[in-house]
Amino acid sequence: MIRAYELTKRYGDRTVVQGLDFTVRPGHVTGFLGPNGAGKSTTMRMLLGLDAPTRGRSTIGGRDYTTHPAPLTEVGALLEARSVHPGLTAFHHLTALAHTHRIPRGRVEHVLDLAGLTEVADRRIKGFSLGMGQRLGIAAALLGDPATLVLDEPVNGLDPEGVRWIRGLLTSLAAEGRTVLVSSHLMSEMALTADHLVVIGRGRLLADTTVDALIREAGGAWVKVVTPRAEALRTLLAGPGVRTGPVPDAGPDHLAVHGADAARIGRVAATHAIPLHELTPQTVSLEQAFMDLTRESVEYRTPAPLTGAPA
Ligand SMILES: Nc1ncnc2c1ncn2[C@@H]1O[C@H](COP(=O)(O)OP(=O)(O)OP(=O)(O)O)[C@@H](O)[C@H]1O
Repeated sequence: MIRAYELTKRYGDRTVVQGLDFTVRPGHVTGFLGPNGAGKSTTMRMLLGLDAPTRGRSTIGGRDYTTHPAPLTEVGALLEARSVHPGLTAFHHLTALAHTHRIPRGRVEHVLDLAGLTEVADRRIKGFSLGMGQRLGIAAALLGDPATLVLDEPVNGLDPEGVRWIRGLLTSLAAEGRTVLVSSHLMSEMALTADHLVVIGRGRLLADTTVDALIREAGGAWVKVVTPRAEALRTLLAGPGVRTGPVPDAGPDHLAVHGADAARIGRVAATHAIPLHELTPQTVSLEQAFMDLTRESVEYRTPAPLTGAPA
């Protein structure tokens, strides 16, 4: 289990992580999300003792990371900036790591295999692609068979097969009872991989919740209905827990219905001979829920696309 207590980091007069309190439980993949510059990497570095908090503290497995006698066998980490000797081969890099942490040599072959690197194990790391480098970083994180994994953007640079591999790997590591904290900007991927989420913005905690709850709070499931008798259907559906309204940027024949599923809407329409041109269940994506939650916390915003030719 990872615990952060009032974790705070100041650089000069800028507070980049502010009073973060959260718990990452074993047996789940926890997604660590936030817009660019939100403080995710800084927080991860503090969890791993690579940056000292200005205030607050954190524990992994009940103790300060730096007090673990053999950290690699407790916590496997992948951070954005890796210090890997480019002249070494993947095999020698992992063997050296294993040696300094008294990890059996057999683990090197095992993690090379797990990361799909067996065939390139004798190549120098300097010739590795971004994706191969990521795989090597993940192999190193798994080397000590740790109970906790802290991975910063592990899918960065991976091809679709690699992304799918990471998804399966993280899910199975959590199913084995390990604690898995993973940061990512790929919301569609997080929706498939994570069950718990810690979301931060401008260094502050915005949500500590499940993927399902975040999506539900953002509007959850609704049904798009298109009918020439929208007003009549709206009146018939009215009742406790049912909310109907217009569909943004659509005509008056479109209805957005919350609180009644497609089957119920279809039954009401059929009973009253109301023709339906469309009846489509919709869900808010994790991406949309994330954008809604972090709207006020985005520091680096993309300008609106230019429209029309310059004068
Ligand atoms: N060593 C440092 N000195 C000064 N400021 C820093 C330092 N490291 C990070 N920062 C600042 O802290 C803020 C948070 O950075 P951090 O890298 O933790 O964010 P992040 O959420 O990981 O961002 P991204 O999603 O872009 O990787 C940024 O504004 C960054 O410029």
